[in-house]
Amino acid sequence: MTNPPSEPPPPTVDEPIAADTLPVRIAAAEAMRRLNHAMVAHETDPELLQRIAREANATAAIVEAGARRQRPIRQMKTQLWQTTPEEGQRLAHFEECMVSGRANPMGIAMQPRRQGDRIVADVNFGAAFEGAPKRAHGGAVAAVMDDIMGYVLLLTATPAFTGRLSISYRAPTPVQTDLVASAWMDRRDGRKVFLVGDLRTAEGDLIAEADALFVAIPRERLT
Ligand SMILES: CCCCCCCCCCCC(=O)SCCNC(=O)CCNC(=O)[C@H](O)C(C)(C)COP(=O)(O)OP(=O)(O)OC[C@H]1O[C@@H](n2cnc3c(N)ncnc32)[C@H](O)[C@@H]1OP(=O)(O)O
Repeated sequence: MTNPPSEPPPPTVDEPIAADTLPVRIAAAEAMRRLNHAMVAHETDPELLQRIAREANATAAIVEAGARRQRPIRQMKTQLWQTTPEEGQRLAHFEECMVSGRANPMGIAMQPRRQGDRIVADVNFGAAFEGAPKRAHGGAVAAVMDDIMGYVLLLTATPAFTGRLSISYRAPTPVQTDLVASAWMDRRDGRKVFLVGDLRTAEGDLIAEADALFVAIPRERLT
């Protein structure tokens, strides 16, 4: 008796989201983020919650039957570091990023752009990101600062991993409020890249400060 032929591995797609698919992926992710925050922030009939569970599970089963997608690492190793972002350009290291990806259905969806030597991002923590009462979760704030610092690396085409990240929480981070995060390079010492940043209200009041050490890596280490 011979073994049955093994199943071929599912096809994987190692590419950024195709341009013609991106708008619909973003629209679907936006709708799901809206629903997530709405469920946390509003009373909901049990019947409606049951319907949400039923329909979400049925939809998930259809999506899970599709070809597997893989992070677009090939693109991260190449194109991401080839061009310096232009002034004001909306940036995305990959659209599924949990902090700044527009196509991540459970992300923060921060919107970073270049402003001179800095990266500046509009951030609004939805209701589902609440930690202490009426305050965004401190870990969510740290994620925003980590991610925005990652964009500063694009300005010098320096792939690097976070080695150390320190946050000083100076004031409560309000949820459902427009905020502004910024980050820039402080100095560099060989592979060690020291970055700083802050999170402020739209009026400019300080909420949190961040400083970090990123350690530069060769692109081949992005796997
Ligand atoms: C690319 C994004 C794509 C694009 C995608 C962007 C995503 C968003 C951006 C967020 C970025 C992340 O969250 S990155 C994910 C979170 N971070 C990680 O997973 C990193 C895990 N840690 C590691 O992989 C490693 O420990 C590294 C890469 C940090 C360092 O390892 P290494 O390459 O072997 O380097 P090593 O020789 O140890 O260290 C080099 C120098 O840095 C110092 N150093 C190393 N680590 C530390 C540390 N934690 N605290 C202090 N100093 C440190 C050493 O003392 C040494 O100094 P000296 O002796 O030379 O003086």
